[in-house]
Amino acid sequence: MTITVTNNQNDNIDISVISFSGGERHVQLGNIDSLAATSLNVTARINSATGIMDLLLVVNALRHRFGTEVAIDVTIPYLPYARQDRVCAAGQAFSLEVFAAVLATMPVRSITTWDCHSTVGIELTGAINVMPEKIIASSPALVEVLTADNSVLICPDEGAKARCEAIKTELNISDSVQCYKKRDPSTGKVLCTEVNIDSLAGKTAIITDDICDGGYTFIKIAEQLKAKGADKVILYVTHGIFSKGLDVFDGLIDEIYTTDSFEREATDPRINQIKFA
Ligand SMILES: O=P(O)(O)OC[C@H]1O[C@@H](O)[C@H](O)[C@@H]1O
Repeated sequence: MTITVTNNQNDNIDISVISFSGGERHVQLGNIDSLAATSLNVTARINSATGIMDLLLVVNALRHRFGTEVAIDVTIPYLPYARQDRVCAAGQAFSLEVFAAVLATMPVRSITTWDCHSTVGIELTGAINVMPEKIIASSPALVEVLTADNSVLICPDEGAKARCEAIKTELNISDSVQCYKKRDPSTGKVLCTEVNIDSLAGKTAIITDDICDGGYTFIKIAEQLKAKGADKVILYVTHGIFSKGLDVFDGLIDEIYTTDSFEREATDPRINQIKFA
């Protein structure tokens, strides 16, 4: 988790966070005596429940220091719980509903997120959603790849259809392939993915989606893209969790583009990072 705060003159406000021995989090703002602000920007990269608490504490500390007149705008690049956007089975929580209620307690002017998993996250949180086509358009290298003559956009599943259509329109892409996930109706488990094209010989296939978690979705598609003769397979995901590492893509995905919505310890040569923050 990282939280950064800048004022309207782009000065950074130092933040230190510690845990007390009972498990409570504690936030201390630094260098505040010399800093004035008419507005404040908070960027919170959150990947844990602790990170959520830290954000709440930082906003509270800013309110106590700067008062209620100062507008606070919060960006949460990857919206936690956006994928838990419904009750999937009896006895489960509606996690996104809970998280949205927590966010609503923050006295802030706006919340912005990037390429939210579904519209439910936007509706429940009231966040401004930066659309994926805008993020892609900010990377000249990725635009060049997507708009090359031999490129074909691969839409990984029906859930990604609207996102892919918007990318096609924004970049004026005509060549695309729609894929379909086939699930076991009794368990919901993905059995295979149907890639509806006979040959991709000589093509660069670019899969675009919002999130890569373990990568199973993209591995299954890339296997078929390679089998259909694609010269190169490229993956663009706004949020790269990569929970199984990158070696799972060896021999299948040649290059990856993703944003800085997640912090990465080391830069892997396979990743082209789009600095969007
Ligand atoms: O297959 P992995 O990478 O685990 O999960 C990523 C998929 O799960 C969905 O939420 C995403 O939209 C994407 O289609």
